[in-house]
Amino acid sequence: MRPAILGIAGDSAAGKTTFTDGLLQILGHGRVGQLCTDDYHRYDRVRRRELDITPLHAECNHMDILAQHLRLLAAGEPLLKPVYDHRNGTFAAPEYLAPRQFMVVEGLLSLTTRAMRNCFAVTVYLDPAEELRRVWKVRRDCAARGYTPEEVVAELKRREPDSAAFVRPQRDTADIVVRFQPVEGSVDDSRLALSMVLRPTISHRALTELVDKAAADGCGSVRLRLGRDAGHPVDLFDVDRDISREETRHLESLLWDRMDFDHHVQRRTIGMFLEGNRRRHSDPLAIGQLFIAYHLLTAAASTDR
Ligand SMILES: Nc1ncnc2c1ncn2[C@@H]1O[C@H](COP(=O)(O)OP(=O)(O)O)[C@@H](O)[C@H]1O
Ligand SMILES: O=C(COP(=O)(O)O)[C@H](O)[C@H](O)COP(=O)(O)O
Repeated sequence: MRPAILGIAGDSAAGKTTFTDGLLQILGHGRVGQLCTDDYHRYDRVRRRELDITPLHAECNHMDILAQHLRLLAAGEPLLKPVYDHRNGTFAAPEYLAPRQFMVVEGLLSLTTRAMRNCFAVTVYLDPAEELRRVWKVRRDCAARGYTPEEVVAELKRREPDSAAFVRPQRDTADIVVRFQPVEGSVDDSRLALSMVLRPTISHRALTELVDKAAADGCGSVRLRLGRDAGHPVDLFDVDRDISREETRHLESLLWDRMDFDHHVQRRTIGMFLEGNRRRHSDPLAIGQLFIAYHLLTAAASTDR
C-alpha cells in the first residue's frame, strides 16, 4: 500500500512537531507514521560548531538520502532511518520505518526540491509571526534541549542568513501556508489569529463551502476571500483572534462532520501545545489541524493507492 504523505516544512520552532501531534490524534496514531528530517543531519552538534555550519544549510544535511527515503516511502517501501537525538546532539542507532496508511514528514527542509515535493499528497509551510517563533524557540530549546536563553538568541542571529536562503523559500511551494499572528506588541499564545494561504495546487472547494456555511450560521470571525500571494491568485482564510468559544466549537464541529466518511477518525482533544512543561490548549491551532487533516484524508480517499 502506498501511503498518503503530508509534507510539513518551517523554521526551527515554527510549530511543526506541535502541529503534527494534533494530526496524529485526529487520524489515529496506529495508522500514521512519522519522519522528522532532523534525523538526516550530516554532522552532530559538536562537529557543526567546529565547521561553523548551521543545520539549516542544505550541505549540513544528507539531502540525497532524504530524497531517496521519501521516494521509498511514497512507493510503499520500508527503510532504515538515521536517528538524531536532540537531547544531546548526537546520532543514535538507525530505526526501521515501515510506511503506514498516512505519513507525516516534517522538518526544516522537507519541501526543498521538486522531486521531494512530488512524494507528498499535501504540502504545508508553517509560518508563524517571527516574533512569536523567537519566543517559542527560546522557550522550547531551554526547556527541552539544554540551551540558555542567551545561547538561543545568539543562535537565531547566526542562523538568519541560512534561514533566508534555505528555509523561507519553501513557503512559495506549499499547497497551504499556515500563519499564527499575535496581537501587535504582545505574544500571548492564547490570543492568536490564524490565517491560511490556500493555493490552487489542491482543491479547496469543500472547505470553501464549509466556511460559507459557518458564515451563514453566524460565525462572523471566520472569513474567506480571494487575494494574491507572491503575485499569484489564492484563497485567503482568516480566523480572528477574538473568535468566541461558541463560534470555534461550531466551526470545529463542521470540520469533524466533514471527516465522518472516515470511520477511524476520532473526535479527540486537539490543539494542545507545550508552554515549557505545561500543556495548554489553542483554538486556532485546533482549527488549523482539522483543516489539514481533512485535506490529507480526502487526498488519500481520492487517489488510487
Ligand atoms: N500553535 C501554537 N500555539 C502556541 N504555541 C506553540 C504553537 N506551536 C508551537 N508552539 C510553541 O513553540 C514550541 C516549539 O514548537 P515545536 O512544535 O517544537 O516546533 P518545531 O517542531 O517546528 O521545531 C512549542 O514547544 C510550543 O511552546
Ligand atoms: O533547528 C533545528 C531543527 O529542529 P526543530 O525544527 O525541531 O527546531 C535544530 O536546532 C537542529 O535539528 C539541531 O538540533 P539541536 O539544536 O538539538 O542540536
